[in-house]
Amino acid sequence: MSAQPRQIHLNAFLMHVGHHEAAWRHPATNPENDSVDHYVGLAQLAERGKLDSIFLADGLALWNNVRYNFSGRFEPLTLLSALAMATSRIGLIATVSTTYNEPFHVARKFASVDHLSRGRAGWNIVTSSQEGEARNFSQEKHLDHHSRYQRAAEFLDVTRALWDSWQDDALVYDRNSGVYAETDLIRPVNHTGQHFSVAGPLNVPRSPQGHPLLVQAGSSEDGREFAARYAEAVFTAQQTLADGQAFYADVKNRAGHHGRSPEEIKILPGIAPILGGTEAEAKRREAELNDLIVPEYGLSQLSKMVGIDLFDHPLDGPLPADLPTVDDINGNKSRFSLVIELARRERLTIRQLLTRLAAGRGHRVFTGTPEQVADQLELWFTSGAADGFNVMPPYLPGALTDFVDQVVPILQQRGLFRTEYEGRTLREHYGLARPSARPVAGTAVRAGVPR
Ligand SMILES: Cc1cc2nc3c(=O)[nH]c(=O)nc-3n(C[C@H](O)[C@H](O)[C@H](O)COP(=O)(O)O)c2cc1C
Repeated sequence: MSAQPRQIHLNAFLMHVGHHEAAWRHPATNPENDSVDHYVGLAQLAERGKLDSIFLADGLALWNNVRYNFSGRFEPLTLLSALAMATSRIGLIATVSTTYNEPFHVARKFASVDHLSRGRAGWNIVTSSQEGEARNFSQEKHLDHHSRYQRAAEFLDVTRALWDSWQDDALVYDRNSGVYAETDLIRPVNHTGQHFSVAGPLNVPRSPQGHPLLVQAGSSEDGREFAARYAEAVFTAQQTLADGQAFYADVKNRAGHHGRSPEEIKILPGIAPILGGTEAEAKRREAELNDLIVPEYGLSQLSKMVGIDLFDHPLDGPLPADLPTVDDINGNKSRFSLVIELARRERLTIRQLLTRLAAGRGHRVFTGTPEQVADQLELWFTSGAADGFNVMPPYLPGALTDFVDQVVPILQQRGLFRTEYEGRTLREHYGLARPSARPVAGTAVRAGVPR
């Protein structure tokens, strides 16, 4: 019997009424519907398509120019808890920042969602990139880029130790002896480091997956190094196949330097699919959305990405020559590089660049028939650029419905995507092992407790 061919992994990145910045103005969407029912519908739709997971982004300040767009009202872990009750198989990934949280809180919340969902929780680990976020946490300035990743590394060391502070079989419920938990199997973590001092153990028993799936989405030098060390899935924006291949090879290679095998880390570039029955129809749909763009919105987003105010520059001219360099950027370094390279490679005016970024903010937009989109996914998957994709529907629910009903069946016919869920947990969907609870050195919790 031949082994099952390598399978594509698919995550649905859900954002209110879609990733296109003008989707809320399009008649196919209903922005007034920002209720839990809207998200339940989207999660169930993705589950009907047998997708590996859904994913919710998050920022800790008003991120964008809310006069022209606002992308949803819920804190992601709260919303995922509700979605856990409305779904049974699909993985549930939420963004949580390591810069403005404490490891104990985060370890506890993810262990709880993992219990609630019976093993379907995933954490998109971000370091936060906006100056405004600092000002909501009693700080005037954002920590610098490198220090944010250093803090993130220590944060992960602590959260992983907390999840491992309970062995799997610590709860014994021995009614005869009156012993509820075997305290030899629950250990403190006693961490003292540069950023955190945490005694532990966690106050939640070990969860179904042991650790939630660890996802990461920064692609700068520091971001890649962090991903290679900790991440099990990586979201990334890549414009060209060649860039996608280089990123894929680089992260897998770096993972090897940390003693990990390439299969232990799944690379998922973002794609914003705009589908039509014919290529012309898909292009018409894309044009309809782009015609609704408000340039002021795109300009404020682009100004943040490139690190200077672009409002005084002519829309029909190129980006100014005197832009900052990547070293000057303290926010999202990889997106800065991607946008500048895209504009220069294709000699785009600012107006053209705004249109190119409107649907996917720098993620690749695939516009075409379901076959053409499936061909592109297969090409990226088979030529060393992707283990799967972070699907970013430009308008919701329509573009996700089209993807599930039209692209997924083609991938299934080609033997590239599951027709049924085989596993129960998110780790199983991604083909990743459940980490064993490393026995923690140190004294069991009962020491010092009067008996
Ligand atoms: C698909 C994707 C989703 C992201 N979602 C978030 C998010 O929800 N919140 C956030 O603060 N950053 C988010 N980011 C940004 C990254 O986590 C990271 O902070 C950013 O890319 C800067 O890191 P870098 O300079 O290492 O690239 C996302 C990035 C990608 C590619």
